[in-house]
Amino acid sequence: MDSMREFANLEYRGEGNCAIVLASKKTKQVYRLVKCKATQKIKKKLERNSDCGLSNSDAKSIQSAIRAELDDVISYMNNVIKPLMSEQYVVTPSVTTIPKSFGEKSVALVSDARPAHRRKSQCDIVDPDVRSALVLPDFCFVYHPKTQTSTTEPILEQFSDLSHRGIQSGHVCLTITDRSASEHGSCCSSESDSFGSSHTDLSCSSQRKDSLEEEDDDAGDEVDGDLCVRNQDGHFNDVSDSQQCVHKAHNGGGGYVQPYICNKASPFSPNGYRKGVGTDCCVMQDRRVGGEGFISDFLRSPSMPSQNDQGVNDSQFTISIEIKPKKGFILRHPHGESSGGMEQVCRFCMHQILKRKSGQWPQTSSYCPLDLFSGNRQRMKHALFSLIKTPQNNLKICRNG
Ligand SMILES: O=P(O)(O)O[C@@H]1[C@@H](OP(=O)(O)O)[C@H](OP(=O)(O)O)[C@H](O)[C@H](OP(=O)(O)O)[C@H]1OP(=O)(O)O
Ligand SMILES: Nc1ncnc2c1ncn2[C@@H]1O[C@H](COP(=O)(O)OP(=O)(O)OP(=O)(O)O)[C@@H](O)[C@H]1O
Repeated sequence: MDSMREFANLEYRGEGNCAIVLASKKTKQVYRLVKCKATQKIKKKLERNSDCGLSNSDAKSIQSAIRAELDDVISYMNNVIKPLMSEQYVVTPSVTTIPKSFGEKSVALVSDARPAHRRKSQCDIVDPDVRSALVLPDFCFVYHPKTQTSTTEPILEQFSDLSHRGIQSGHVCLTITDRSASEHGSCCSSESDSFGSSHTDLSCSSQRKDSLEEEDDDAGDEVDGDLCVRNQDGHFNDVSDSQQCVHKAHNGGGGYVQPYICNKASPFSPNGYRKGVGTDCCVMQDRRVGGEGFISDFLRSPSMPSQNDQGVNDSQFTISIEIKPKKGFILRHPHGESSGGMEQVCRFCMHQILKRKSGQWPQTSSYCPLDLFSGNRQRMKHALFSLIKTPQNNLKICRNG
């Protein structure tokens, strides 16, 4: 690691409270770097145990505990997620040792791409003492096992023994990111298609039933076509075009949407999505959700070609779609006691009210994870439309990462 050029090859992919994820363009692998927030949690746990004489909380013990946490992620993928989702769709990450200051330096270089609220917070710093990171394929691209294992760049040589099993889905990479997505299936509403009786106002917007009917009348199966991107057929407009289009949709009476194409030319909102100014999603509003609609227009328009890193026109690109579905079940009171009418409300919908009040999001979303996991076509469509309308950090669409 003697040259900053190697760091410069890394691109920002995203982050949560515990990790920041950077991708190598060359190998199409990502590094999930541990943040201070994650270390602090582990430290607290060790301190509690140490008070009871169960463990040490010195620096060395903290480092081994972090390593153990990363190993737990792998074990969780292998022993819980793989049996649930099948081997075909799950990639096992590997843990690798990263060089000293790798995290700080590489994150500094992608700083502009990070949401503002993450850049300011001390908890969101990559922990400089942690020398382990998870390595995964970059799910913003379709996984090609042969190419990826053979093009390991010097900085990544140590990672070349990854055991890959990729998610391949033609031209669209779909990533679901939530460890707690759908453990118990649907229970927020009744089994019937009628919503009125089983949802409180809190759980979903009062227009929920109406909007479901509208979507169903209007949409047919078109949404499937809209979301299935064919590289040969369609081109995306460039960033400025997309923003103009969506502004038009917004002014035309559509719901809140603030799109960003997640690429180098237009990194995430400079204002950060938590302040209600933008989102870290690239979302093009569709006509069925209230604006003039542009997903299909984008895909069909003979737009300006984009350029790749070498400045060559790049008409072949990959669209990736990430959904963070959140918990698809309702937590019941352990003794079956009443929760003051909250039995029908899922955690996500309750948190929506809280997050709007606290200013984290400018409006509540009509998305409900129980719809997405309901198995009911109409409700599942409603969930997808709601994600498009109010993506927050639950939907992210990127072009070429
Ligand atoms: O509580 P929620 O629903 O806001 O979920 C938190 C997530 O918020 P978001 O999905 O952005 O709304 C939050 O996500 P972000 O890091 O903000 O992307 C974390 O996953 C958090 O877990 P932890 O406390 O860091 O272990 C999550 O907290 P827990 O679900 O672990 O309590
Ligand atoms: N393999 C991958 N390929 C491409 N992007 C990825 C990959 N893994 C993670 N990301 C991006 O990085 C983001 C943060 O990753 P991750 O969810 O692992 O972090 P986290 O801190 O654990 O998040 P949270 O606190 O929400 O649980 C993801 O939402 C996704 O956008």
